[in-house]
Amino acid sequence: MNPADRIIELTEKLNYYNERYYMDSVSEISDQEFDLLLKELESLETEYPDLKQPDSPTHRVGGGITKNFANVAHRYPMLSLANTYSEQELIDFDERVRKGLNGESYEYICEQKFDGISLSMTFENGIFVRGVTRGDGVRGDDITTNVKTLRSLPLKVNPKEGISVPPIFEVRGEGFLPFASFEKMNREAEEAGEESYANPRNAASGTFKLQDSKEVARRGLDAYIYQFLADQEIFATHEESLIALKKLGFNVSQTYCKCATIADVMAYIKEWEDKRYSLPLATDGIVIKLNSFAQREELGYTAKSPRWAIAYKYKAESKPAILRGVTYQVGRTGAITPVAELDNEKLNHKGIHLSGTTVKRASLHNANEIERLDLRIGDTVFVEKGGEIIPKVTGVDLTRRGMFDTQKIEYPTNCPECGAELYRKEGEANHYCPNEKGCPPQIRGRIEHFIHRKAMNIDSLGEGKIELLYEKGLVKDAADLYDLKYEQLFGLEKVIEDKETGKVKRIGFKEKTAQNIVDGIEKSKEMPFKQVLFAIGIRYVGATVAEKLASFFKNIDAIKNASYEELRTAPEIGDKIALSVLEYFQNEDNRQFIERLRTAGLQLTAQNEVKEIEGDTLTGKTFLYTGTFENFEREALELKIEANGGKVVSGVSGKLDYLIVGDKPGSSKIEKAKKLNVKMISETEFMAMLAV
Ligand SMILES: NC(=O)c1ccc[n+]([C@@H]2O[C@H](COP(=O)([O-])OP(=O)(O)OC[C@H]3O[C@@H](n4cnc5c(N)ncnc54)[C@H](O)[C@@H]3O)[C@@H](O)[C@H]2O)c1
Ligand SMILES: [Zn+2]
Repeated sequence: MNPADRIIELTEKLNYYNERYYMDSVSEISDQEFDLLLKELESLETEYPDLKQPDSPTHRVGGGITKNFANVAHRYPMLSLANTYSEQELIDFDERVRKGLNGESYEYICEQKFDGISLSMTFENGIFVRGVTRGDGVRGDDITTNVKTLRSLPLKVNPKEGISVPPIFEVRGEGFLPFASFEKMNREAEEAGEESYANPRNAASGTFKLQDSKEVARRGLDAYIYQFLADQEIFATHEESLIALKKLGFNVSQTYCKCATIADVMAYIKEWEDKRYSLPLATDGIVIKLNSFAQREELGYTAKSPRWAIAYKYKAESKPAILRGVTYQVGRTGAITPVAELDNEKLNHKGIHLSGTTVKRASLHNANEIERLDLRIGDTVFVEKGGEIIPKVTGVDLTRRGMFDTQKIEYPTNCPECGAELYRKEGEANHYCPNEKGCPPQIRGRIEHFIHRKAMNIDSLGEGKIELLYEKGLVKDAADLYDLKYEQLFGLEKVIEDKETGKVKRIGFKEKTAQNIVDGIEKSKEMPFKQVLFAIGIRYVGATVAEKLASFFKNIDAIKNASYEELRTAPEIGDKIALSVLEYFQNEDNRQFIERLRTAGLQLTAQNEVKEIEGDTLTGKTFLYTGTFENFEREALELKIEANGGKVVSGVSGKLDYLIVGDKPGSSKIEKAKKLNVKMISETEFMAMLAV
């Protein structure tokens, strides 16, 4: 792949993972993999500065603000930290500090890198007034009521032992969910048939952003404070400020350590490599900060992080385990995922201990991966867990093959859930079960997708509840949800026996649960068309594509009746998506499904959302743009065109009226426009058209 394409690909991918991580509290890849991709993008951008995308994640703090809370500007920007997994880069960091300080002596404070979310807490006249998330670094979500539930946070600070507190000050720290609370919360979620979080960080992030602060209080969040900020200079060093914060009643972790040299820093890192698992919360590294505030000022900041600090992240921990067997999971699309069943050498079903948690299973992705690893049942394998995410099998310890009986893995030819014969699509690594209409996990998976936050957002339902409804024969597809009655739900019960421990668990719908489900389903009828379109689960129509289709075609019938060519005229709709949409609506069952949703009262027409009409100077004209613009982000440019009556199309064709050419335009679009005699205009010319 050429550098230009790779840069675009990396930018898109990283922005996507950032959104999932910060907005949805979900890690789709491990932190280490994320950091590796980010490093790759950074070095490509250094080599080819012209190719850098305007929305590049390399120079921005990764978060964002939600629509669920008021957002407020930070008094002092909230930055990220530079990070590294390598000792050499720590030595390089120390070199830069030494050079930057021109021979002055200096020292570091090392702290644990707590794995939660950053919080800013403002006090006025000693009273806690505001708690805000980091957001995009400039503005964050005002989550004051949720932050108030932290029991260790003093809501009123009294001056103590000669520490004068200024009238306005801010403390910063990491909000987190201790392991114990995390496990309790996931246990409860499981019992209630709700989805559990993959790791404590994601759980903390999701919890701090709940609307219901009673529920927040119940979950047992906590925070460690590690920074004091005010307009006045009160402390000379970080150490002094930590001591004072503690005296003032803040929860300051006592695991920090002052280090005179980078060798001492290394020793601290080594010391905590294993010891950190004995802490009551998840950590993912060590933060190294210059101690003197005056020296910090000398070194300053980049756009994204201070130059006086760095985070050292521990590499994913790897350990051996025995492969007991392989099971096969069937997903919503019918894709089969082989899963390694792992255990310790005693094969006592207790699994292995890895990064502070018990591991019994790991994804093997697909048949090719099993072949690539040359896996056999009974093998000793290496298991790795990065950023507390789903573990993976990285290799086989061939020196130990034969210590246990090993057995070849026979990849199944039939679906483990419904028995249908599996097939493989050309060019795809996965096997699929073709039995869309009759294979239980596929049916349940589609309903789970339907209720997703970005789809119909029915959060009173979850995996376990759907399973129960399906097993009782109450729902066979998502449209059935709209026929559910309170009387059918109340008292439903299911007994689950844990195969390993023999323990029996009961999932049951009491009054409140049943009512919440009915209310949640009713409320979902208000969800906008774009979300309904995403919810119905057409292949390749993700949330963004659904939004594009909805705003272009305006209603479901227009999409249903659109030809391949018409679909392709919608912005950013390519061949694969167009074919998939066509195929979906050719299927009579799907058409009936849509009719049932219509009868239930779902929104199948786009309301004229935020798009305001500014004028009609562009009416009847089609536009396409290429490159970057001074006055508009892509999205804003599209809105501007549409707000003035114009239409944005997806590709250069003879029918295109104007190609707006920005900075660093794509050469293929320009070539094609020249060939077809399409008028090319600059940003200024475009603005002039609006002014007419
Ligand atoms: N897995 C994914 O999909 C995914 C997606 C986006 C980001 N990430 C991860 O998140 C990282 C970026 O997140 P980030 O910008 O929050 O950076 P970061 O988490 O690497 O470091 C900065 C943060 O560390 C926290 N922190 C914890 N202990 C601290 C201490 N003692 N002192 C100071 N700060 C402390 C603060 O909240 C601070 O904002 C990426 O490098 C990646 O590892 C992962
Ligand atoms: Zn099946």
